[in-house]
Amino acid sequence: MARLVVISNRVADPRKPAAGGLAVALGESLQQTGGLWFGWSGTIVEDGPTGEGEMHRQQAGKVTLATLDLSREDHDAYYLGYSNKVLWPVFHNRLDLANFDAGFIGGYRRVNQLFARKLLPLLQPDDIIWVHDYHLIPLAAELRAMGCKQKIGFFLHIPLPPQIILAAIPQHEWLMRSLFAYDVVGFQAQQDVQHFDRYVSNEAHGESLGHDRFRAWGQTVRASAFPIGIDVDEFLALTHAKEARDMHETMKREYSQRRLLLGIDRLDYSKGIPQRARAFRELLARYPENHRSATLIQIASPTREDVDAYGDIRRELESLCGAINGDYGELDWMPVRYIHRTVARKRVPGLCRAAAVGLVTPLRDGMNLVAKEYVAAQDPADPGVLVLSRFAGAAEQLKEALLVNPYDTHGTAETIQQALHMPLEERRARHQKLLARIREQDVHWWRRTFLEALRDAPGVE
Ligand SMILES: O=P(O)(O)OC[C@H]1O[C@H](O[C@H]2O[C@H](CO)[C@@H](O)[C@H](O)[C@H]2O)[C@H](O)[C@@H](O)[C@@H]1O
Ligand SMILES: O=c1ccn([C@@H]2O[C@H](COP(=O)(O)OP(=O)(O)O)[C@@H](O)[C@H]2O)c(=O)[nH]1
Repeated sequence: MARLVVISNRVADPRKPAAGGLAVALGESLQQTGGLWFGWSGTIVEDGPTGEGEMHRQQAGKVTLATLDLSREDHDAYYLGYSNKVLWPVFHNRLDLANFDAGFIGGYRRVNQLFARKLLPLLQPDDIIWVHDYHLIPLAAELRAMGCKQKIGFFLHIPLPPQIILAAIPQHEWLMRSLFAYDVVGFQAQQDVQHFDRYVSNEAHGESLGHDRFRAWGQTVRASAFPIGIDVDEFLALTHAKEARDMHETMKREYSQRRLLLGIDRLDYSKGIPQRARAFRELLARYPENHRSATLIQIASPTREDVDAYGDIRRELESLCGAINGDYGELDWMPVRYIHRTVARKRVPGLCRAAAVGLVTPLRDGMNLVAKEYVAAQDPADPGVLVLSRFAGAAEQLKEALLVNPYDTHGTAETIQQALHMPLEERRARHQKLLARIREQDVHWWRRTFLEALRDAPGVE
């Protein structure tokens, strides 16, 4: 069988826990198949030359990890700059937070060329290559320019915005054209495919050929939705492991008189955490019966702290949580428990199981794996209720969650109240359907269907 070569900015030892959906999902996929995982080492070399980078190799079970250091200049322009100050905000519909500094694109191209140059000698003729996410959009074009003939697939973990928003990026045409160097392009949701379709016809003057095939700039690519899933069995095993059971017991004891609401996110402006806190404050204001009872535990895992917008969101959230606790807190009850730390993955299931309501309310999100993990962790006999933003990719699949518009504070507060009062029968019925869908389209299904599509692709001459 052909070897799988995965390339992503973030690489993690698949045998160890990782925060961030991409690292978790790729680790789980590669552990099944074995193969090569190539990407950034996470190390920044302060005074190293640009466009170089020492390579590290490590064997992690069946997976070979090959990672590159980045110079400070490359890291700042490619990762902090173009990836996280241009592509991330624009792809999440936040033009107001984008910084189109002309200096970033050079670093982005340089690192993509560096990745291609360093990867090429590691490739074998019948490898199947799978590139991940917005950091590496032009990688296939760079590899093709160096003579790479293997099949190359691309998966975008974040949403593709509508054509009119995408067009704000000065290099949008170059980026979209780069996607046509792949054999298969995967998106999280049907809506992303629709946005791709509209861009191809209206902006690139290309056409849809049917059966998810698109033609533009003289090239043809398959673009389909492959919603990413979780490893349900692995997550259930974690849920029933000692750490999770201990965690669940501790939480139940500590909060025996309370109803727990839970949010677990990276502290990212796309996750809608301040909006969620405002909805919770509205719940307390409108329904005083929740005083001394409803408690919001918000885990906000630190992320991309060198990007200004992330410092701003932290200050906003901390002042909001302080105000809610100041206004509503009692000596024996604090309404918000805000934790600015990453919670170890093995503790996530126990936390989820103890919460009567899971709050997953991003303003925009590619998928959101926490939504799926919350459902998987529930006790089927007495499950909690998932309140899910209609703007998360997961909402296309998880129709039996209570869907909300996170910008609508009042509506979200009313939905949380509904969740807190949902009868057991309805909770069970919704949970059963949600769990069945999460099982059906799990992380193995995601990997299998994407790689089948890639193997079936015609390939380059
Ligand atoms: O690598 P970081 O900059 O620390 O960020 C962590 C990851 O965030 C994003 O995750 C996305 O992928 C998830 C799995 O498909 C998806 O559920 C979620 O909606 C996305 O936001 C990012 O896309 C990854 O590249 C980062 O590694
Ligand atoms: O403190 C934390 C925060 C998040 N996660 C995990 O990180 C992943 C987050 O993935 P998601 O798709 O929800 O969002 P992303 O952070 O990738 O945008 C999930 O598996 C979470 O359980 C974790 O283990 N500890």
